[in-house]
Amino acid sequence: MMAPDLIAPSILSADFARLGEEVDHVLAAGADIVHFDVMDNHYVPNLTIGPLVCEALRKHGVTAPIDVHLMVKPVDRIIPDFAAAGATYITFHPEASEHIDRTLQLIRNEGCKAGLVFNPATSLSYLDYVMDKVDMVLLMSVNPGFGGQSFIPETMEKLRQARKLIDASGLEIRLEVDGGVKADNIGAIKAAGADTFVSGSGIFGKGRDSDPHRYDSIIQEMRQELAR
Ligand SMILES: O=C(CO)[C@@H](O)[C@H](O)COP(=O)(O)O
Repeated sequence: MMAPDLIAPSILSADFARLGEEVDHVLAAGADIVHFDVMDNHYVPNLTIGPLVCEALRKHGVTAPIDVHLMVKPVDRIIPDFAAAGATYITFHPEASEHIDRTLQLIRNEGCKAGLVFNPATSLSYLDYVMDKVDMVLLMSVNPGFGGQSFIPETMEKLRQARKLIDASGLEIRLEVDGGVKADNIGAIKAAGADTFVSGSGIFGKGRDSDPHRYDSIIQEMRQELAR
C-alpha cells in the first residue's frame, strides 16, 4: 500500500536571508517536510549549508521532519553532526561512501532515518543487499548541484522500477523524487510510483517574492494534482 504523499519544499530555492520565515510559511501553507540540501563544492559543484543551519531551524521552532540530502564526499564524518542538529532523514549518494552498509547503519545508530540517493545515471542495484537498512530511496530527476533544472524524463521508468523493488520488499520505504518537480508534472510522477515530492523552484519560485499566500496556492495546486 502506498504511503501518504509528502510535499517537501527544497530550501535551496528559499530566500536564505529570511530562512526561518520562509520555512514557517511553506509549512503553514501545508508542506509536510523540509528538504535540506547540503553541497560541499567537491562531490557537487556548489556550496550550501551545514549542521549549524539545521540546528538554527530547530531553535527557530521548526518541528516538521527535516530531510537532509547530503551531496558530500566523504560522507560519514558529517552524519553525527546532522543527527545532533535535528535531522530526521539523512540521505547520501552511494558514490560518496566507501562502505554503504556501514554508512546506512551509522545514520540509524545516530537515531535518524536513512536513505540512499540515486543520480540519473546511478543504478538501482546499489539497493540489492541493503534494502532492509533503508527508510528512503531518493531518485534524482536532475543531476545534483543546482535548483531550477528540468526534470529528466527517463526518471519515470526508474521510478516504476524502484516502486516494484520497494513493494516486493514488503518494507516501509519512502520513494522520493527530486529535481524539476512542479505542479504540472507532480501527478504523473506520483503515478510512476513516488510518494515524496521535493520541489524547490516549483514552490519558492525565482522571484524570492515574500508573499506567503503564494505558497498556499502552489501547495494547494500540487495537492489537487496528487489527489486526481
Ligand atoms: O538536490 C537538489 C539539486 O541538487 C534539489 O533539491 C533542488 O533544490 C531541486 O530544485 P528544483 O529542481 O525543484 O528547483
